[in-house]
Amino acid sequence: MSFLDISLEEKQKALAELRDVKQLFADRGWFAGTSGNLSIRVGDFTPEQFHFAITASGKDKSMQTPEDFLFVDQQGKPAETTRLKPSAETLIHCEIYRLTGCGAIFHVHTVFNNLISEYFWDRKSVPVDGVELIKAFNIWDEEAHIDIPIVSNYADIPRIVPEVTSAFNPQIPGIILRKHGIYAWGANAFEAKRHLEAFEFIFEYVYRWELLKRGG
Ligand SMILES: CSC[C@@H](O)[C@@H](O)C(=O)COP(=O)(O)O
Ligand SMILES: [Zn+2]
Repeated sequence: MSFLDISLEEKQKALAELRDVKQLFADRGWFAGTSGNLSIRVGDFTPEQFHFAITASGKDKSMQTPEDFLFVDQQGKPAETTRLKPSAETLIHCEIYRLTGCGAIFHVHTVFNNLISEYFWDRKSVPVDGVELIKAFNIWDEEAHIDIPIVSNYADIPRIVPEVTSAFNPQIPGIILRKHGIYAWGANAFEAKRHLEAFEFIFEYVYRWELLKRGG
């Protein structure tokens, strides 16, 4: 399906959803110093061809302007004429869409996701034991254990892509970049938001539990 075949209505719906999520996360202080990026996929999907709307690079994401988003293709190239630059991390979104066929990807930097990524860097994953909120990931087993993958954070974004490919676990809708932030995804914006919120809750819980165990 070419970009032109995707209805204007679907494109506008994606932009409206991105605007709402961006405002909500900004109000939570989740875009410190222009960090973070958001995307929503539009049109049909095959791993070889897809399109998505993504935040433009380097913007103050707490502001709403007419130049906040643009559409790109599966290679991260603009799908229409624009002077906007897609997020510097667009290739990570491309890889997550290619692997999952998901509908939305949200990336935020928070103090808890940074701290936890460094604390558990040696084991390359955050262990989570029996926390109720993993049900947000559709994991319903009693006292289930999960490991949330952590990958290296290189300045050269294309180097991060194969890390994401090899760390990807279809049961866990998120990957942490070391001392950087989390990528969370879902079938649509509602699910990606639910996953991101669950991850952030879990990171704070695990961090505080580790402190408590040490008498802090
Ligand atoms: C300004 S620090 C954050 C950036 O380096 C990057 O990690 C980030 O999340 C935002 O980049 P962007 O190109 O605006 O999508
Ligand atoms: Zn980032």
